Amino acid sequence: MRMGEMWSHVGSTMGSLMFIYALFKQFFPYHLQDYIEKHFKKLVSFAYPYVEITFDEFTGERMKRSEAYSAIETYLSGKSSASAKRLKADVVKDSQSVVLSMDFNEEVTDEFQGVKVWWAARKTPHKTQRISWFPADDEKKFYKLTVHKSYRELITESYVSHVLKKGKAIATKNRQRKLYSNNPSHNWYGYKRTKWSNVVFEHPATFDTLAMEAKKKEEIKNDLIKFSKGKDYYASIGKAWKRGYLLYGPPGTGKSSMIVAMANLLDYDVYDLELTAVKDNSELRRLLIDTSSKSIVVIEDIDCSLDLTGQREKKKKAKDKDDEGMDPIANMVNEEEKKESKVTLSGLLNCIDGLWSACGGERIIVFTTNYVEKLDPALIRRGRMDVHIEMSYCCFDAFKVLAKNYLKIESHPLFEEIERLLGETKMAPADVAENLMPKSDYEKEETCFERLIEALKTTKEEAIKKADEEAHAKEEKEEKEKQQSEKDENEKEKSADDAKK
Ligand SMILES: Nc1ncnc2c1ncn2[C@@H]1O[C@H](COP(=O)(O)OP(=O)(O)OP(=O)(O)O)[C@@H](O)[C@H]1O
Ligand SMILES: [Mg+2]
Repeated sequence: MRMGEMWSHVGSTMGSLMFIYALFKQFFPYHLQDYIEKHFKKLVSFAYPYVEITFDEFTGERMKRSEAYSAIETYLSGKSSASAKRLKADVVKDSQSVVLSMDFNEEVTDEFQGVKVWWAARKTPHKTQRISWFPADDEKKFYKLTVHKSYRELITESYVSHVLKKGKAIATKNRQRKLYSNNPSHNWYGYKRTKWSNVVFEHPATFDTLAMEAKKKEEIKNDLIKFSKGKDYYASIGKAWKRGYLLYGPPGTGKSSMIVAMANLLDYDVYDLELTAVKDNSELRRLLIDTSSKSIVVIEDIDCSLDLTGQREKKKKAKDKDDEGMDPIANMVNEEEKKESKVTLSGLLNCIDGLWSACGGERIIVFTTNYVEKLDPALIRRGRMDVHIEMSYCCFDAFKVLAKNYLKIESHPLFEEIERLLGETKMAPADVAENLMPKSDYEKEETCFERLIEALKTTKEEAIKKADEEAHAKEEKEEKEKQQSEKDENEKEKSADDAKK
């Protein structure tokens, strides 16, 4: 029998003795009860000179999974694979590596500054009998740490924080990053403690593959890295450790790709927040609180999400009018629909500034939009959206990145013409990339460049044609307005003359 197991048995025997003592306490003479209890406890603590600390899996009123439990689990996985006999296996990171952790009722020993400690994984049997795929609600899992009472201070003050820190560091290295979504259609399994559903986040876009002006790209990268290392700095200036980015620009200019590149650079999770699927402001708050640190919360096409709220209001008013005279059952259903409140701009702002700031650190929030001018200035003021990044049409710098990515080519005689054409016309990187992509295994890079040149020329011609048409339409409109005002003037004069007569 191992040391930990032995002491664990001794511990439980002592526990039973205390229980028996409590039962028989009433039979002792009243004036002796305190005296006996004091000495009995002394005896127990002399016979069992150890302290036990437990770490439950779920804590708090909201029964959140305890970060300490997860960190201990990860920390012990390294220790236990060498000594525990029964291990649980879990596959992480692209199914390439297996992480082993100790199974329940197993024990491992650890040493810290020459002091020996014992860890045991335990689970309480659940009281209710039921058949389910999911863990029973009353099943309690916990880790128990046992250490000699003379090292109590060292363990509570230094060892536990050492374990948590190490565990978190290992978890960050091993973890499979996730893409979370609040879209109800993705919540395919009913049992949930949170409204987010997740899938594994694997996307190859990085800052290296992102086509944009080299200087701007470097600035953004540096800003992100500075943020991720800025824990102490943010604490010293009294600001919540979060940063807002607004990405704006026409479709296909790489806004979504930039978010992926950010997540890949910092090794963060991504929370794709679909505002139109959020019922109301309090649900939005709950969702944001449920995000973990080291994450990017993304609200794509923010202008549409907020517009939609406006649209809904208008629709609702129209509906209210139509409802008059409807049958009672249809009216009841309708009343239910009307009760649904929606996310409002002020609710969103409150979440970003208020509670959002308070719930932990190391979070980035990104808004994207195609129409920055449509956004309410309150939403994008500095402090909320700290960095505004314009994703623009493809420039020559961006083209060179795409040529290198798609064709592995850094220079070519056709580059000069492409540079000139890119300067004269507007084409999104997505379209440039599509033209550069070889259509078969045998297609030469020259053909791809020629296709791009053709596409650029066509776009340029179309743009000129469109501009001509617009100018023509404007002239026609002005001419019509002029004719109309002349006609009005003549008619006025005529009626004045008639009146004189
Ligand atoms: N700057 C870029 N660098 C590299 N690839 C790009 C870039 N912009 C677009 N692409 C390519 O075009 C595709 C579409 O780009 P992306 O989804 O990032 O555009 P977007 O700006 O988010 O567009 P939208 O406004 O329509 O959401 C990407 O999958 C990517 O392959
Ligand atoms: Mg996008």
